[in-house]
Amino acid sequence: PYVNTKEILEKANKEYYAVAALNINNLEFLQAILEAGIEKKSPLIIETSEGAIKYAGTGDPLRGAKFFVDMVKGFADTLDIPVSLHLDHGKDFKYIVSAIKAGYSSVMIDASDKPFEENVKITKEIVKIAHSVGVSVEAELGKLAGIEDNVSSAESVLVNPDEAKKFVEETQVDFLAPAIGTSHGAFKFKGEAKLDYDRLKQVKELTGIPLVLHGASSVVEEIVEIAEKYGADFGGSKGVPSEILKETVQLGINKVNTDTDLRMAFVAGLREYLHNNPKEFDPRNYMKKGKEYVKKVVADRLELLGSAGKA
Ligand SMILES: O=C(COP(=O)(O)O)NO
Ligand SMILES: [Ca+2]
Ligand code: NA
Ligand SMILES: [Zn+2]
Repeated sequence: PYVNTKEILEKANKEYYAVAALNINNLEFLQAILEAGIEKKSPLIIETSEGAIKYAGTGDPLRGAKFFVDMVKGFADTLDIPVSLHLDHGKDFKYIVSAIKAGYSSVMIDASDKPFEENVKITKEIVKIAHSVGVSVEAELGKLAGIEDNVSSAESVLVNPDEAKKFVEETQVDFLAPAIGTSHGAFKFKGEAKLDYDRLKQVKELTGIPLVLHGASSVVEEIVEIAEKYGADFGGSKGVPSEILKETVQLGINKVNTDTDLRMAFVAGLREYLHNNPKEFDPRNYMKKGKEYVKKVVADRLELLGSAGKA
């Protein structure tokens, strides 16, 4: 069924596992993700960036948001696993309100690039609107180092746990994304991968609410190999190792945002299929391999995060 993200994350918070939040821009990624969730009997959070809504709605926020609600709700209402739809990195009021109006389960208001007091003010406004119609809200504290879709924050500013406690009390936000050293994209670490577990532990103790890890893709070695075999250049790519991801779940992460791993899996399969099938031009065929690899990457992640069997 189509459910509220809060319902999925409250259960995960209580039972100390995490749920994958998987970014989509089209039908094919959704199909692959849902197949993995059905196979693993796992709850799923489907999420779209503002860019995905702009892309699907060819520039009209409400048309794009409705497209994703109709597609995700349409599938979810025929399935036994709980599925929610979340707006990732909401920054533009127009997109956030469109997502709420269209029927998204939850929205992220990302004002993490603003000073603390302003982040509180903006987040309170969104919480008031969203909660008035039963939509849950995610916010972010601290800055990720990578390029966040359309905003690049030069340095990564890690979360201040005392600020996090104050932020949650003042905003009543439902879930929080504390910056602990990850960044978006395929090039997360120059040297050894390292996250600030102490800050994460303190934020959990001080807030007790479901926590979100952004920039959580692992950059799967097998996928990189296949993609590069068929012409991709992913040199220097590095993600969050599985062991570190598992540790963050033990320390209280309950929503794990995953976009890059899905994109790399799809393009690896697409490159492989096209290389091996020069005569093919039916999109229902030439996207098969990409969907297969996305499904595999998602299925493995559901096991890793401990949400398999929790539907
Ligand atoms: O944080 C993410 C995704 O991060 P990745 O680039 O590591 O998949 N979306 O909000
Ligand atoms: Ca941010
Ligand atoms: Na998000
Ligand atoms: Zn993110």
